[in-house]
Amino acid sequence: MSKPRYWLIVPAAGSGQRMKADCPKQYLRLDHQYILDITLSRLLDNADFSGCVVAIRADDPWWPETAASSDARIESCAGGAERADSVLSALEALASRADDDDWVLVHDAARPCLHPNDLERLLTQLQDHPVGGLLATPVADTLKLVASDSNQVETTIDRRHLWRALTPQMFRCGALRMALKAAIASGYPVTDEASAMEYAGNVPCIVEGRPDNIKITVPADLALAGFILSRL
Ligand SMILES: Nc1ccn([C@@H]2O[C@H](COP(=O)(O)OP(=O)(O)OP(=O)(O)O)[C@@H](O)[C@H]2O)c(=O)n1
Ligand SMILES: C[C@](O)(CO)[C@H](O)COP(=O)(O)O
Repeated sequence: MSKPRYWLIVPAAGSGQRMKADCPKQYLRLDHQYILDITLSRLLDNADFSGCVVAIRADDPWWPETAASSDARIESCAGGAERADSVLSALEALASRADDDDWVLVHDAARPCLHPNDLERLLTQLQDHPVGGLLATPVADTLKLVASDSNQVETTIDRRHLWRALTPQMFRCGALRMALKAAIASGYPVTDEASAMEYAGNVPCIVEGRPDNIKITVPADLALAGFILSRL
């Protein structure tokens, strides 16, 4: 039986509303490089993928200017309204080449600070896992549940068993495609691949990752990401 191959999906079809920039955040630059290009190089230069699909907006005018767009290892596909739709679209773009039992890693375009050691640990720890899993990091702050539409503390949440989900998240191509289809069709709120797999009844495995694998989301994250990258 042939060894499963590894595929990479990078959802990059978001509009970056919370960043409040004049372009989607994946097309902001750090050290003169598009964030999207930085993210892709941190993955493709540190692991052996059989192929990579980047989900971009159908009207994306920046993609042709990226280094990725002229990289033979990378193809683009049209993303969707939500992140889960973009990931499903990329999985469907892979379906003719990837076997159902092949592994697929899904990593946010907005997470350029992934450390190679975390990528290696995810691949190694999950290579024989029956389901797959995700990089995550323990919650380090005290968490407050706030009453809706107010700034009043309702209660303090016990954080001892709470983890922040990161990416990459790594699952079998066929299982993830089916889980995403079912979760999206049911209207279940899918904010990461693991939640779709859980919805389908699977138990993903947590692999501890570095807390500096940040998702660039709001303006303050940009300088922080630049500092982290300068020290990786
Ligand atoms: N319809 C969407 C929405 C998001 N993403 C991607 O999913 C990743 C994580 O999503 P998020 O940080 O929420 O990005 P945005 O949706 O762009 O941000 P915002 O919610 O602030 O608009 C990003 O790389 C983003 O490009 C995507 O491919 N397709
Ligand atoms: C996938 C993710 O980065 C894991 O924390 C997160 O769920 C993405 O959420 P977003 O609202 O699409 O940024």
